[in-house]
Amino acid sequence: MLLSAAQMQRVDATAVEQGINSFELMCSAGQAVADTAVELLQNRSGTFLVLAGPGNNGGDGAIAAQELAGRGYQVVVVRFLVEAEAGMASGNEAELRDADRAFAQWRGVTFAYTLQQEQVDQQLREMIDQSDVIIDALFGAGLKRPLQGLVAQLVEQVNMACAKVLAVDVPSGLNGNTHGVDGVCIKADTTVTFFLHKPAHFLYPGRELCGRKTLAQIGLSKAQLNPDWPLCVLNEPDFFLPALPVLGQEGHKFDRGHVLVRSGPLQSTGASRLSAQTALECGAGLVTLASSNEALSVNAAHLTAVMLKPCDNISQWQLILQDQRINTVIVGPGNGVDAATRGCSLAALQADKHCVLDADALSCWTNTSDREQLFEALLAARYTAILTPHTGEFERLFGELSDGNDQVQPRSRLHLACAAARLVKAVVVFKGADTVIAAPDGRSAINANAPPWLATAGAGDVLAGVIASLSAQGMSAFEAACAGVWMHGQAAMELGYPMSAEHLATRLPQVVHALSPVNKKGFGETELVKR
Ligand SMILES: NC(=O)C1=CN([C@@H]2O[C@H](COP(=O)(O)OP(=O)(O)OC[C@H]3O[C@@H](n4cnc5c(N)ncnc54)[C@H](OP(=O)(O)O)[C@@H]3O)[C@@H](O)[C@H]2O)[C@@H](O)CC1
Ligand SMILES: [K+]
Repeated sequence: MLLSAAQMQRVDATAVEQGINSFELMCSAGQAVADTAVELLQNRSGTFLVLAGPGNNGGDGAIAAQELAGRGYQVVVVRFLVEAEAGMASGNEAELRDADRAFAQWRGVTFAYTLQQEQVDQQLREMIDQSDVIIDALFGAGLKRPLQGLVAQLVEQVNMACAKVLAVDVPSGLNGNTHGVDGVCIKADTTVTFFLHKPAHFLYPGRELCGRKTLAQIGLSKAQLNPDWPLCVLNEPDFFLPALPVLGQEGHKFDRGHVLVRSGPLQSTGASRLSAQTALECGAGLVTLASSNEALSVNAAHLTAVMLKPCDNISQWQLILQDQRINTVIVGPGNGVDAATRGCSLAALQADKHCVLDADALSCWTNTSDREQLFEALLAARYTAILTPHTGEFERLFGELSDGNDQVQPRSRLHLACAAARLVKAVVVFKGADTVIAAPDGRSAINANAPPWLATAGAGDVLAGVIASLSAQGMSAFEAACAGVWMHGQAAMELGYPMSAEHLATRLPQVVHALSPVNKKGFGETELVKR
């Protein structure tokens, strides 16, 4: 599970209400920071510079400093205070008490600066240049506004320094609620965080700014989580494995679903074939490609196990949709941005099938009334549909969500995907290097296994195919989308660079195979009975 900065602060408060000592949490956090800092030095001797902010993030830094000094390392501590007279004058006494206690335990020298100071001076510059590891304990979950003045300059200096940088909780400047950076931010080599990761660690730009991520347990537990918080997870097999299709010994191909894919016209049939082929190879029992008569021979020349059905107009499409054995439909890949794609998308949504709308089925709603028609059909659909927009498609479809006056500004891809999913009651797979999968009930997952070479022509068609395949085999829309996105990334990782969508489609079955519980059951084994 992932927690926003605000949720993490709530966890902290709940822990205190439940009798957990907050200073002990800070001590555990500081020790974890020290452990990670030592790892960064790689068993060499060296100087640590702790840059400590005015809040508890700074307190973690002070504990780490004492721990490192106790282990014999040379440590320099710089504390940045809200005012010259330490934090106690700031009106944040309760917040600062632990940090002040942490500083009271620090036995070394503290160089104190006020945040109001204008410039990074020569002394500070030299301390940065002479350190081997800089511990960024400036701001964590309590960051409220862009960094300015002295700290902004400081961050720029740190980012230019040769020293390794260890960020405490989050790199300072990364906002744990908006998941974004407004202005400057520390670029860390390693980030150590506590209890649970935050979405900002896995969404861009945070994923890159964090460097390597380590998680430390400091004495918090699930007992401090609010069960009403919507689930947000890192998309990993542990999350979706229990939902993967299970085959019965006497299973029939129809038990594994029948996927219908709408083909593109004669000049653009490849995309839908990629989807269809992937759907079949990832385990769907049957796959049918509905193709115009004009494109039939081209499609036939490339397909073997995927079945073909002629379909020249909406009535023929509707007729095909009446086949009760077809349980899942893909509309969009290579289909064309036109009225026919709109009509076929609406018909699929109205046909009581699991629907994956991709590519042109997301771009064809060019005006407001078109979009309203789609949204109404999505809201009325019997099964939760799956939409797979990349950024351009998302903006065309849900543009107005980006300018909404939500409490959290600016809105991250996670917020946008969740808002869109709620709005249209569909699973939204907001594709990108940090794909977000959001369900209408508020659940969300951030995917982090996709390599950059996955951004290649046709990869989206393959993704639609694997998601539809899993959906056809009985997985719920959200879990099918999560599993499909992860498998897609894993197949690309296994192939390496360079890679084409065709390779991806042929690699995916191996990924499905490796994860599938059916391959661990030993069907077909003969049991030898000794007499
Ligand atoms: N949660 C847990 O379980 C545990 C959490 N722990 C640690 O606590 C950290 C959270 O601590 P925190 O809440 O005190 O916030 P923190 O990030 O130190 O900053 C607040 C201070 O910064 C100031 N300030 C903010 N923005 C600013 C800006 N742009 N420019 C200048 N100033 C700015 C703000 O001032 P204000 O805005 O109130 O005037 C306030 O003084 C968390 O990240 C983790 O490291 C662990 O110890 C143990 C368990
Ligand atoms: K930090």
